[in-house]
Amino acid sequence: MEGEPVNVNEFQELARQALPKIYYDYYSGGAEDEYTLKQNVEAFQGITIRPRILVDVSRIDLSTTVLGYQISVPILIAPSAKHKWAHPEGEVATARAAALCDTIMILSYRSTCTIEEVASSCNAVRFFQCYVYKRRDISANLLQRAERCGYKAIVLTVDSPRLGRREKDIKNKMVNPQLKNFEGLISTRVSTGSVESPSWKAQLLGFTDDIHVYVDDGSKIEAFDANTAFDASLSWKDIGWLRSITNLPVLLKGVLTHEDAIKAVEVGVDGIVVSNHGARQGKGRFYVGIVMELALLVDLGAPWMTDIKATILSHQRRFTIQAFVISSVSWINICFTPVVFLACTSLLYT
Ligand SMILES: Cc1cc2nc3c(=O)[nH]c(=O)nc-3n(C[C@H](O)[C@H](O)[C@H](O)COP(=O)(O)O)c2cc1C
Repeated sequence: MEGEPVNVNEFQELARQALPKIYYDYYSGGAEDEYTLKQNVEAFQGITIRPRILVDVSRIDLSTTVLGYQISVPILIAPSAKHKWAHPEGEVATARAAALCDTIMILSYRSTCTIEEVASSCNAVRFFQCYVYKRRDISANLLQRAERCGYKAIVLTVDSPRLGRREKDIKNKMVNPQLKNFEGLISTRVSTGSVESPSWKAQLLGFTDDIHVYVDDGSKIEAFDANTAFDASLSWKDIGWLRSITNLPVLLKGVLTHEDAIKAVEVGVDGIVVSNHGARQGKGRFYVGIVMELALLVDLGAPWMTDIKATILSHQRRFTIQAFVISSVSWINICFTPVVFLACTSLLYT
């Protein structure tokens, strides 16, 4: 690449060159044969703008509010795991970037910095993303710590009764490190093999001991989440349980149909994030389809939608698209620049 990178694709290429393959593949990969990932990118590229001319745009204001919090642009940082694999400061640096850009960071439960470290690192408005675990005390512990540390909402990811089958991770023999958020609660380290020294690139980036690459007979991330962590029996009734352990607003992440959007309204959540998890979970539909579906639902009121619309209105609620949620943080960290990687975005409705 000649000169300074000028667009997000070039930043991604720099990331590919800078990172050990195992980490780059983890960040950029999708589930199975990556067909959905390809579709995500194509659908995104297929979006065109219908420009109107001769409108005074000398002063534009992109600021908005999400759950009452004022942000400078309708873009949030999506929860993504293990930022220290991209930068030694990990999620703390991402939180600083969020504060600098005057937007909201959603911290992943799978972060390499703790809930507390991120909270004390800056004054960005933060939400906390979580799953419901088989051991409910673990979810309760994480959520209550987040609430104590001033996180402003819980984002419950609901598209992962088990982790997507990520073929690159399997080939790379990716395994889980001990995640600091879970210390004293449960071991997240999964490895049956011996420890290999980090590659020279990993050392150069200052990776710490606890994120070594393990030699193993296959990826164990999936096994850990399926057997130990995620509660695959999770259902709508459990939203009540969630409400009983936290006073924070609850957003559901991973909604992909209008039926589920309506259910979300019925159980009283505070917002939904329309997302197919960046194609990391399986063959989920791309969000453009669901956005159209929800737009119909709330705005156009097509005749066959009458009942559905009535349901929503009866709950005195309207969904409005509130923000894009972008999982670009790794690239920000690598490049030390507030440029974001726009290839996959979620939409937040409240
Ligand atoms: C490296 C990486 C790690 C991710 N980790 C999480 C996570 O821990 N929790 C979560 O809810 N989503 C996670 N995501 C998904 C993102 O939050 C986001 O949904 C996705 O990247 C954007 O795709 P979408 O437009 O389908 O939402 C991760 C995505 C990436 C790329």
